[in-house]
Amino acid sequence: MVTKTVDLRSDTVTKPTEAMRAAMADAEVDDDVLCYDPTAQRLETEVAKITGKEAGLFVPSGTMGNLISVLVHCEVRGSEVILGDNCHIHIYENGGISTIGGVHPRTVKNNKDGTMDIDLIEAAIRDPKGALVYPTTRLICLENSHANTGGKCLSVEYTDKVGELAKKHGLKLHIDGARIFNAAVALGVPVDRLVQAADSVSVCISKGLGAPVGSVIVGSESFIAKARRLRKTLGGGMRQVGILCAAALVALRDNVGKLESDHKKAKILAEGINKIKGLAVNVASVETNIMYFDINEGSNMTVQKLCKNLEEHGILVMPETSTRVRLVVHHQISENDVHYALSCFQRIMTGAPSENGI
Ligand SMILES: Cc1ncc(COP(=O)(O)O)c(C=O)c1O
Ligand SMILES: C[C@@H](O)[C@H](N)C(=O)O
Repeated sequence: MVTKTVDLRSDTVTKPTEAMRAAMADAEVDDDVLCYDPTAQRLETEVAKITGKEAGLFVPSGTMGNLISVLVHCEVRGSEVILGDNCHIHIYENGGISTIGGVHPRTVKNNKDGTMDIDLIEAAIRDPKGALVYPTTRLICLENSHANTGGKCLSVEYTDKVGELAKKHGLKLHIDGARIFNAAVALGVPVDRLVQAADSVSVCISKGLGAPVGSVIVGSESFIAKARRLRKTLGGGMRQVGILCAAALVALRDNVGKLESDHKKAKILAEGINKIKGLAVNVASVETNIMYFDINEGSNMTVQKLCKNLEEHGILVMPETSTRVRLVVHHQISENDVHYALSCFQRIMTGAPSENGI
């Protein structure tokens, strides 16, 4: 019998807090397509200030935030973007930059730390002399923290170096900052410093910060003006969107301070999983709220069986491959939940109760 649910599938699963619901109910709203929604403007101004950019624009999702950003930077037909072969834009956004935007992707291998080798990025930049036959490189995209490598943080030094490379070649730099606050907290670097080199950032308020919906893209005034028009083209212009922005403002106020604790809980979870026979985690590589564990070769447990058994105990996880599972911690996972989850893992994997006897 399930005694409680511990949802480790993603940090996108959080439910709005009572404070968010109250703010939504009381939100001052107007027509945001006509640029009159005061709560949307407050959120956009707040996120632009935090990230050190001139302006911001609320968008319904991180996917739309990345799509709009790439399409604004690559508005000329025949443009090409350099991005990681294991990044969200390339893997989980249905190839939107190409299917909708006509932008050509040029991937560079993502390293285990989420970076791309800078010399390989430079080698991927098209030679203007080949303009007759080559696409034209116009943009480089980074992702910080990097989800598919386990929430790894790109350092400010690395980001600045990529920014210098972009400037050297007359390119723009976009950061998929779905979890930029997690990276900033883990690195101990203010967000505005971490993204200083970027021309645009897509910041998710609906991931680790726990808002029910939404992202904010930030950049120059002229970039945001073009982004606003493209948002309307894509159907992302919404009317009284202040209802959603009110919750996002509460998330910014209440949850940034909880990210460090999320990271600590993730570490406890990783250390606990790694102690369980048949499972392996690279504990040292867990820097933020995301981790992957593997079922050891030779184990008679399968990912499918493990996920099913976990679900029967109320533990929800995200299968990644036939041997790998992803776990994501968020502010609605308590330390008790972590220990309960570990006891369930222990019982399922070994049949024995955990040390604390659960
Ligand atoms: C790194 C990263 N970028 C972008 C997105 C897209 O965000 P959304 O799910 O709001 O479209 C996600 C997904 O949650 C993500 O993990
Ligand atoms: C699955 C992926 O699209 C989503 N961004 C997540 O991290 O949960």
